[in-house]
Amino acid sequence: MKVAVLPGDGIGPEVTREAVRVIEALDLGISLQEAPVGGAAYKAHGHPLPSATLDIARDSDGILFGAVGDPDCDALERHLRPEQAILGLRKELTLFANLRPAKVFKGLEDHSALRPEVASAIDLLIVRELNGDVYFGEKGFRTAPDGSREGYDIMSYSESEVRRIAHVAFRAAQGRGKRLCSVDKANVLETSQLWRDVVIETAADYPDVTLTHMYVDNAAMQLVRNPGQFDVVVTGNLFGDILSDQASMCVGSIGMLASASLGERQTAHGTFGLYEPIHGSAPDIAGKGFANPMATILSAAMLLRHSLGKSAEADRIETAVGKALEDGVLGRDLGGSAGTTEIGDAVLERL
Ligand SMILES: NC(=O)c1ccc[n+]([C@@H]2O[C@H](COP(=O)([O-])OP(=O)(O)OC[C@H]3O[C@@H](n4cnc5c(N)ncnc54)[C@H](O)[C@@H]3O)[C@@H](O)[C@H]2O)c1
Ligand SMILES: CC(C)[C@H](C(=O)O)[C@@H](O)C(=O)O
Ligand SMILES: [Mg+2]
Repeated sequence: MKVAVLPGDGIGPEVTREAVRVIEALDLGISLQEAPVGGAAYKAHGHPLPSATLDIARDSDGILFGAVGDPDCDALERHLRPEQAILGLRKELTLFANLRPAKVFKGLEDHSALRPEVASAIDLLIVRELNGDVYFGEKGFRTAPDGSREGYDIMSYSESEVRRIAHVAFRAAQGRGKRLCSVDKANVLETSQLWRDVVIETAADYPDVTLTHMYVDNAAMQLVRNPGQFDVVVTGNLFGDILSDQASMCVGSIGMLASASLGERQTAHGTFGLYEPIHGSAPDIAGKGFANPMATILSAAMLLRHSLGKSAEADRIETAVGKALEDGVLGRDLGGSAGTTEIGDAVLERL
């Protein structure tokens, strides 16, 4: 079993280190190969996703990814910016289905931005489409007829892109509470009207799943009002990006939410995929030693479950994280004082 480890920038290497310690402690004979990505790769090799890194990623059974993003690189031409590395990996490897689970661990209810009785009901899964939408449409700058500058990004979804993510979401709902909420903006956008039509067509294959639809502005409000109403949420790339950061604060912190990005390719061990916390490189706290590594450790658990066929070990990691939280091992993001390594140690002790 081969895992590519791409730590990236800012707190990426700090949180990835802890997840790697957890994987190594399980002693599963996994071979880990590290490669540069993001701003670190640009500075060392002149490109945020060097072809050698892409080859290592492609050749693995699964990828553990930290985060990319570096304020020093914000003025570079877009194709050289660190963020292009994660976008490139998702697109090049056809990782179109991003699973972002949000669940309140026992003991975290009092640390949510919501009231404990509202927060304690959260157990939802956001299925975010990852290969299309306004992210990958034609974009650029142009001059308007009056001579002023204009920026544009084309939003679109093809029928097949919507259908394949809808199938993933319906199947995920079948394995959970059998409720699927599709989030769009069909009252304004044609892209969303097609999304809604295709999701409704796909529903015919899943009569056991209850499908509802919600506009994204209402969904943002409902996530705060009553997040317990959601089981599986399926949505496009941009809406899913925004709603998942919001869901993280409902749970307690962005340092808690893990993710899996999957496609259709099967390896000898499971479904090939990329695993990363939903947060970024957090330049404001990088190098200070108090980034919360739990989201990355939980991403490693998802890697073991989906890509390496090691469900029992994935459960062990998730249980250990839960125990650490119950024992009050909280990072600063959750109002505690535990540092990055201390949190890693606490999870290892409870493994
Ligand atoms: N997949 C990715 O690699 C990814 C995701 C999001 C943002 N980014 C990039 O990261 C950079 C910073 O973006 P941003 O500030 O908007 O988002 P961010 O997620 O990096 O940080 C947002 C806030 O959350 C805090 N935070 C994030 N992760 C944390 C953790 N594990 N523990 C404690 N606190 C944490 C940060 O300190 C910051 O205050 C940008 O360059 C952005 O493009 C990358
Ligand atoms: C860094 C950026 C390209 C990325 C996204 O928008 O998908 C990030 O916000 C995420 O959530 O993984
Ligand atoms: Mg995001």
